[in-house]
Amino acid sequence: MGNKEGKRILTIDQGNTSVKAVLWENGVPMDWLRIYSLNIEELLPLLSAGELHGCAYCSVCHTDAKFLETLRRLVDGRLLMLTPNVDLPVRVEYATRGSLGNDRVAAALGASVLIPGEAALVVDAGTAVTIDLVDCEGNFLGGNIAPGMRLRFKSLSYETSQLPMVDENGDMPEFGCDTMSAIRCGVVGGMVSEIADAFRRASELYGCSRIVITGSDGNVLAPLLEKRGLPVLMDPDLVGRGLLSFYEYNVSGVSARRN
Ligand SMILES: Nc1ncnc2c1ncn2[C@@H]1O[C@H](COP(=O)(O)OP(=O)(O)O)[C@@H](O)[C@H]1O
Ligand SMILES: CC(C)(COP(=O)(O)O)[C@@H](O)C(=O)NCCC(=O)O
Ligand SMILES: [K+]
Repeated sequence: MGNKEGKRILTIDQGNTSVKAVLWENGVPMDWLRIYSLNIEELLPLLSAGELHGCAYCSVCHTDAKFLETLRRLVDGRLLMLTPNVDLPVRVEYATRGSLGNDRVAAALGASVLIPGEAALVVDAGTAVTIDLVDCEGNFLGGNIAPGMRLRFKSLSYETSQLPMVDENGDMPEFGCDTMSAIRCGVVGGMVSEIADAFRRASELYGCSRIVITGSDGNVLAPLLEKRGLPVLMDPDLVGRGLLSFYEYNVSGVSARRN
């Protein structure tokens, strides 16, 4: 099946909180699901949309071998897993490639597809927030890991006697005026400042020209970063986009490789 004839590829990104599955057709996201456990039944809406060319998968948690075997059969063996040993079209500069989250690699690849030729600061605001450097050739240069938004709210409430569990929904003044807004602004405003400062340094040191942001909390952070005048590109499917590019690279390449 050629790309122009409607080639459908499923990408699955298994994070610590949720699984993001995207159905791509000719490089365009046609449908998606966010689910909290990975099984074939939950994926049926995407699996039953028509014949799949294949699937690309990455995970930062335990992987269910039985699930993967079933999925592999469904796509006639064309299941590619992004692991530390695969071929990539970019370099990964990290001293411990074996322990690097493959979602970070996929997000970096996604950014290099989204804004080719531009160095970027790639932010994935999920359970943890990762802030990574990608150079203008798409190479992964490293980055930082910090607690994600919910983790911050949770830790304040769990580790203190007086602080309630708060979330991002509500007033967001520059400085808090009651307990709820003080926590909300401390957590969310703190994350915005963290990313803004990392971007300032990444621009000075690595010529990064854009913040590419993804993850479930990306939609909260992106407008606030924009409000500070920063060049932000929000892509909820960034990791999937990277997985798709990894799939195309390996399957269309001369030395197609399966895992
Ligand atoms: N039902 C939910 N349970 C947990 N977190 C949620 C939920 N809905 C939204 N979130 C937000 O999603 C974030 C986790 O993002 P997600 O993209 O699912 O992470 P991961 O990629 O680590 O699985 C949390 O910080 C939280 O703010
Ligand atoms: C940093 C992460 C926990 C982020 O995962 P997520 O929040 O998306 O579930 C994950 O990329 C991971 O487990 N990384 C391993 C350590 C590393 O990247 O160096
Ligand atoms: K993340």
